[in-house]
This record gives sequence, C-alpha cells and structure tokens, in this order.
Amino acid sequence: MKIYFCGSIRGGREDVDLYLKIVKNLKSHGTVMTEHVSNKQLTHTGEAGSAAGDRLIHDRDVDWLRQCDVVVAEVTQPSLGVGYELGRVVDMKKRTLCLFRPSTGRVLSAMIRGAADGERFVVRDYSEAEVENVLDQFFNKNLKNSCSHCSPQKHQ
Ligand SMILES: O=c1[nH]c(=O)n([C@H]2C[C@H](O)[C@@H](COP(=O)(O)O)O2)cc1CO
Repeated sequence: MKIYFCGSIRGGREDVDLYLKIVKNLKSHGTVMTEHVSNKQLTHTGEAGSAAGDRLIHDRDVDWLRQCDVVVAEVTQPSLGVGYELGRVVDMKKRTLCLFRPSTGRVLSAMIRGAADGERFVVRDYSEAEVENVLDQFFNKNLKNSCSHCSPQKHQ
C-alpha cells in the first residue's frame, strides 16, 4: 500500500508535530512516500531554494501522486501546495482522506469540503486526540481490498 501524505510546508509548519504522529500511524498501514513532510528539520522554506529545485519537487510529487494507492491530507493549516495536490488527485480519482480540526477556529475551504463525496474523497473533522482511531478506522474499514500491489492481508 503506497500512501501519499500531504501537509503544509511553505504554508507554515505549525502542525509538524501532528504530521509526525500521522505519518507514524500511516507507516503501520503501508509505505509513506512523502515522509519528509513530517520531518521537523524541514522549515517553511521547503526542500529547495531554486526554481529548478521547485520543478524537481513538483514533478517528483505529481509522479508519486500517480503511483500512490491512497492520499491522506492534513488540511487544517492552509497550504497552496496541499490544495494543488488535492485538485490533481480528484482528477486522478484517487481514494483520499482529508483531515480537518474545527477546534482551531478555522473554516475549511469550500473547494475542499465541497469536493467531498463521502466515498472516494472523504473530509473528516476530528480532534488531535482521536487521530489514530480515525486513521485506523479509515484504513481497516475502507481500504482492505483497494491496494493494487499486495494482498488484503499484507499491506506493505
Ligand atoms: O519542499 C517541498 N516539498 C514537497 O514535497 N512539497 C509538497 C508536499 C506537501 O504536501 C505540499 C506542501 O505545499 P506548500 O509548501 O505549498 O505548503 O507540497 C512542497 C514543498 C515546498 O513547497
């Protein structure tokens, strides 16, 4: 099971501790292609400072999005990059879980909440305390048979 995790980088790194918690959980369900998003050393400047570096990041990430089996996005901290990734995956018809924390007082973009269909593109309001349960429930109940690379019993 290849999992693409989306989280804010240049949009602000305020939630990086939570990204770390999410990625730790995701690793129990499969291979996380974008583990760097949860790296506490990675600052709001991102992985590269030059336009050439940005093109490499863009092309690599779009390629990973094409390859992945499922997308999980923490969408509370607004990020242009995460919004762009989600727009692309809607077109790619990838199974997607967006996680949003209303307790922050933020209101999620209509372009994300309004894209939810409850099946392929799910938006889940949650609190940090329940994040592991929400992820386990999503993977165990919804994704048992959707991995294209391995048997339902062995999600690696
Ligand atoms: O250095 C990077 N590496 C990278 O993989 N990304 C991708 C993964 C994240 O889910 C998303 C974050 O976008 P943004 O930086 O606009 O917040 O874009 C984004 C950047 C910097 O924009």
